Amino acid sequence: MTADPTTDPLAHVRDLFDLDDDVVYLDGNSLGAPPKNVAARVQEVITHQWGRRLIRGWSEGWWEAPERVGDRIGRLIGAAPGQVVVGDSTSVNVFKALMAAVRGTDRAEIVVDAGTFPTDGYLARSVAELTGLELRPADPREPGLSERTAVVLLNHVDYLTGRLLDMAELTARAHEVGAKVVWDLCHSAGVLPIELDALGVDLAVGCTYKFLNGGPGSPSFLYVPTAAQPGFHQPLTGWTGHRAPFAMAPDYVPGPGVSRARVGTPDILSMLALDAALDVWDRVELADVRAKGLALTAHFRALVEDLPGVGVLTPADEWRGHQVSLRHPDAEGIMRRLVDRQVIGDFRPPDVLRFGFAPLYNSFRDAERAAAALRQVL
Ligand SMILES: Cc1ncc(COP(=O)(O)O)c(C=O)c1O
Ligand SMILES: Nc1c(O)cccc1C(=O)C[C@H](N)C(=O)O
Repeated sequence: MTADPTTDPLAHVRDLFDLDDDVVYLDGNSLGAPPKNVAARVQEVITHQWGRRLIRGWSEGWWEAPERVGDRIGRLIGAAPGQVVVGDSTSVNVFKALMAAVRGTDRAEIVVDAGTFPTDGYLARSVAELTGLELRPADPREPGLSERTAVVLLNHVDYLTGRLLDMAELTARAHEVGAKVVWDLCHSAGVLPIELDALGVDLAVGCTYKFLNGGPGSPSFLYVPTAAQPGFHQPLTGWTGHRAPFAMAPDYVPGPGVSRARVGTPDILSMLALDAALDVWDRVELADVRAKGLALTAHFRALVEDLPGVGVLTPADEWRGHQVSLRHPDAEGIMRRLVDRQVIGDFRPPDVLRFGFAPLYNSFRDAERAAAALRQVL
């Protein structure tokens, strides 16, 4: 795909989003923009489902929403039905996944990407402390896995640089030494082609408030493949993961299938806002989304890479997600001035400017307006 908007097969999709035309929003990798249908759906859920049906709502679709919405996300990440459940935060799901992955292991170490988004690193450390395993931060491309490794936690796309890891190769490398792999898909779900089933991935987690546009704090998802489900024993044995939650039995027996990854009462308002947001994906091809993400980021990069004092952190080749990260000693001040000019990206310490490109609603014109503003500010 070129930067010519007339050849952009997704140009019309922007109309499905509630965005101000004078704002260039390049932070959808942190908080996605609202699809227009979400407000009406949430209103309907409050007024008609909650308001009129009251407690009956639970038996009229709410209870099964975590698995039903999970299946919709499964279609975007190469997971057949019955393997994805939505609920809790990504942080909580990282904890559940890692604890389940190391349970009963006779291996010695957990490996984590040394530059990971902090919550993943903090939780990997907690799991190591709770289980007595060692935590070894490593270069994710050369993690040095061995027969000592119980599990490796990797980010598909790095939050800071936008670097994309080779999921096929790294999953195969973990499996060669008998280690498990947990993938964090926060920065790739919904915008990159992902084939969890085909690659035999052990477990995966991800956010829904970024490129999936579920709204602030929308619940996370957790993938547990069918074959691994009977052996998946997660530590947070809440009643909604029980085989018979309404039996109110004194002892915990995990539910069948992926439901055993549930913990407590699902957040229905957020869950159904996410459900509505996912409708957009029924109208687009993931291959077009990926192609546009690459084209948008290439276009922006070409416009800014020679600006004075700027270094580009994001890989120039196709091993990148849908953001361009720039390094500049005054990154924080520059981003503040860009936001004053209605160009919204974000700053990450110590010196990184991040510009996220959401192919569903960002245009090539957005890239040009952002680059022009950056040139002015510099
Ligand atoms: C890679 C990654 N993992 C996890 C999270 C966050 O997890 P939580 O939704 O629990 O705040 C983020 C962003 O906040 C992230 O970028
Ligand atoms: N989860 C966030 C939040 O609750 C507030 C502000 C930002 C975030 C983010 O998602 C940060 C994001 N994961 C990042 O890549 O930096």
